[in-house]
Amino acid sequence: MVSKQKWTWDKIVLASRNEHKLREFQALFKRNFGIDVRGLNDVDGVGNIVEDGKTFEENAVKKAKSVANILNIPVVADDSGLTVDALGGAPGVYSARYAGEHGDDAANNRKLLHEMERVVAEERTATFVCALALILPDGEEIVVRGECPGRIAFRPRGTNGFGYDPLFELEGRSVTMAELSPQEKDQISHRAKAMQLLADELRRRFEFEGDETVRILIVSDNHGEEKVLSSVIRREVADHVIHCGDFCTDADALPNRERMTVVRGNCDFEAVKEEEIWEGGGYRFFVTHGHRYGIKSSLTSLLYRAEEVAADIVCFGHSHTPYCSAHGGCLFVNPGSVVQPRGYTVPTYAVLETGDEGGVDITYYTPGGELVPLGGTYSLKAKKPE
Ligand SMILES: O=c1nc[nH]c2c1ncn2[C@H]1C[C@H](O)[C@@H](COP(=O)(O)OP(=O)(O)OP(=O)(O)O)O1
Ligand SMILES: [Mg+2]
Repeated sequence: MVSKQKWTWDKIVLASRNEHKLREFQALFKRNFGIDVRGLNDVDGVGNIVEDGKTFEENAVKKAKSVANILNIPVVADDSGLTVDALGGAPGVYSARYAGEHGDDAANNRKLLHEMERVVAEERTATFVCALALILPDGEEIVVRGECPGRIAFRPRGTNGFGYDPLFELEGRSVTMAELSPQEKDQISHRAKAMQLLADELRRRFEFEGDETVRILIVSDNHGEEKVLSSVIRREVADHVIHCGDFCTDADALPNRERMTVVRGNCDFEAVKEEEIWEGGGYRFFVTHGHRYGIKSSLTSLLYRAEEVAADIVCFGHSHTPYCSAHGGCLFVNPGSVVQPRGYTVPTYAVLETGDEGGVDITYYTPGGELVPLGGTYSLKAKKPE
C-alpha cells in the first residue's frame, strides 16, 4: 500500500451559517472520522460571502476558499439546492433566494408550489444537489457532488429537516424528506452521498487515528453482475477484498484486483485458484467457494479443512445464504450473494473489521448499503492455541 499522510486535525470548519447543515455535518463527520465540525458562528473575521457562481461547485469552492484563507485548518463548504425538471432546473443555485429574500424557506416553498400549480404528477421530478468543497491548509482542493432524486409534492408534509424538505418526495417512496428522522435523512440525502464521496477521497489520501483496524470486504456470487461488485467495492474502500467465487466475468475485469483475494467458483472458468490462504489484520484467512466441500448439506468437511490449513477465518460462498458462526475458535463467514439471495430475503455482503483485544466485527449490508441484522463480534485470538 502507498504510505498515506497522517490526518492531524481534530476539527474542521464548515464555511456556513446554516445551523441545519452544521448539524447534519456534525453527525456525518462524527460517524465517519470522529472529527468535530465548527460553523462560522464560532469563527471571527469572516464577512458575507457572495454566492455568484454559475454552478453549485463554483459556489462551494468560493465559500470554502474565503474561509480557508484566514484559517490554518481544513475548511469544508456546502452549496446545495433543488433542481426541478419542469422549471428548467430552477431554482438551482438560486434555491436560497428563490422568493427574493435569502433563506426564507416558507416563502421559497410557497413560490415553488405556485410555479408548479399546473404541473401534473408525472412531470414533477426534481433532484436535490449538494456540492462539497474541502480546502486543506496546503491549498489542495477536493470537490464532490451528491444527488438525491425525487418529486415535488402537491402540499408540504413533515416537520423535520429544513429548506425544501417538506415538498420533496423521495423517489419510489411516499414520504417527504421532512418526514424522515434526522438519522434516516443522514443515510440517504444528497448531503450524505456527497459526504460519503468526500470521506472515500479523504481515506484514500490520509490515515486517520484509529485506522490501525483493518477493514476487509467479503463478497461472493455476483454471477456476472460486474456493476454491483464495483459499486460495493467503491463504497467500502476496504483495505482488502475477499471474493469467494462465482464472479463469472473475465478475471482481468475484476475490480481492485491488486488488493483482492479471489477464488474460482463452480461457475467460473478463469485461471484463478480454487483455494487461497491470505494473511492480514493478524489473522489467517482460508478462502474457498465451498462446492468441493459440500457446504450446502453440511460444514463438516470444511471444518476439517480449516483445521488442516490452520485457518482463523474461513470465507466461503456457493449457497448464496449468509452465514456467520465460530466453530472451535475458527470463524466461518459466508457473505451471501450480492445479487441472488437464497434462504435470506435480501442480497448481502459482509465487512470484517479487526478490533482491539483480538476481536473481529462482522457486519452485513445489502448492495445498496443498508444494514442487515446478521453478524456480530467474535473473539478469536483468545481461543487460539499457542
Ligand atoms: O437538505 C436539504 N433539504 C432541503 N433544502 C435544502 C437542503 N439542502 C439545501 N437546501 C436548500 C435550502 C436553501 O434554499 C438552499 C441552500 O442554499 P445554500 O446557499 O447552499 O445554503 P445557505 O445559504 O443556507 O447556507 P450557506 O451558504 O451559509 O452554507 O438549498
Ligand atoms: Mg448560501
